[in-house]
Amino acid sequence: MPSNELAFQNVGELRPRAEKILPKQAFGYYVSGSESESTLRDNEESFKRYRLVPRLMVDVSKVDTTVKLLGKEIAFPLLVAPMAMQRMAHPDGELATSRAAAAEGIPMVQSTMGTVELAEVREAGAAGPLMMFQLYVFKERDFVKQLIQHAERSGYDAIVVTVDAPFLGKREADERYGFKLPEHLRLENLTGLAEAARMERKVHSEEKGSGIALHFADHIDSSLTWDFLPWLHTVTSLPIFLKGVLSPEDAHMGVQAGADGIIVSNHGGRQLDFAPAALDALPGIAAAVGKRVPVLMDGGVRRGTDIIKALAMGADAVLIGRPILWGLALAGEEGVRKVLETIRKELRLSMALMGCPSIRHLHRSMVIAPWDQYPNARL
Ligand SMILES: Cc1cc2nc3c(=O)[nH]c(=O)nc-3n(C[C@H](O)[C@H](O)[C@H](O)COP(=O)(O)O)c2cc1C
Ligand SMILES: CCCCCCC(=O)C(=O)O
Repeated sequence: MPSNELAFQNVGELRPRAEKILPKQAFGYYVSGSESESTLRDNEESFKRYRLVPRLMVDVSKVDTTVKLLGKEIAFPLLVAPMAMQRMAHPDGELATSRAAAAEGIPMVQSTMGTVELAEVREAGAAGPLMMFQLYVFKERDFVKQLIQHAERSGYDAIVVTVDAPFLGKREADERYGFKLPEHLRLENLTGLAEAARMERKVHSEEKGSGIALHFADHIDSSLTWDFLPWLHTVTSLPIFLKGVLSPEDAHMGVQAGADGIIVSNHGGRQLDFAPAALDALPGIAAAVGKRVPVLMDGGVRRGTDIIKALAMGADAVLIGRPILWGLALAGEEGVRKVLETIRKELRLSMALMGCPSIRHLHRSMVIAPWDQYPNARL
């Protein structure tokens, strides 16, 4: 019999339950978007604008949800998105998330701003198919180089460079509650370096407003241009994904500059308010990339049908963010596992109802966008 924390029908039920148990600073940081939160809302709403057209009389007695990413088989086309400071949600933090992702056979992307050291997170997920390290680029290039090489030596399979955050978006909940990292927690990947003490002071500081926005403004390199990618390839042999792409032009330029993968994302509505929903930006970007490298997307994925829509519209896989934190807050590793299992089961059933025995059967013609005509209108 599942405990109460694990008794839920869909992941949309979890947010209000997490709100009841998390301190308001932590919940506010996790849940919020930037400014008017228009993009945040649009991410989830965008999925509701598209309709699915099933195909019939196909043998779906067996449904295979697996896909390959970077040559590795993953149980279904979902990755855990990089999310900072997970030990505010649960004492096991990133370790629990890593174990859960591995147990469910999907990749996790570990944030630079983790509250568990990156090698420990990799180790906890050793049984999983693959893990990626998300990179924030600090002004101190030697530090960046050390971080990447440490991630590579620790067994990460790819680097995900976040390119949509030269500064942190204006998150009003963090300003309102004066967000600080709780005293007992550390940004564990940043300790042991000369700069770390100064950064730690900022995220724990008594200054008014959001400590993390101050930290960003001081330390993140806001001068990055496309020549960063060739430099990155000189310090690592790992594939490099670019996260935060929203225009076909940038996707094309990124691939030209050496990106091995593109992640269509508006950072969960936390950066530029009024940026488009990632799902709406996806088809144009997939067309511009033209299968040269994998295209992933995130923002608002909450259901198995959301994965179907994104894949039919050009994604190779999708990432999920906040529901992981709600599952983590409610029941640690088991909570994250239940979130992933719930979505995998929804995906499997919806694929069967769509007449798709495997992921490669999903096709653009099975999704109707608001501007498309219904299929019979073409007859
Ligand atoms: C609490 C929180 C922390 C995040 N931290 C990072 C981070 O450290 N690096 C990063 O690239 N993206 C970060 N993101 C963005 C996520 O990787 C992802 O793009 C977004 O959450 C996906 O949207 P969703 O939450 O609607 O699924 C964070 C998002 C949240 C909600
Ligand atoms: C000093 C810690 C900053 C963490 C920022 C993480 C992030 O990307 C987010 O959206 O929040």
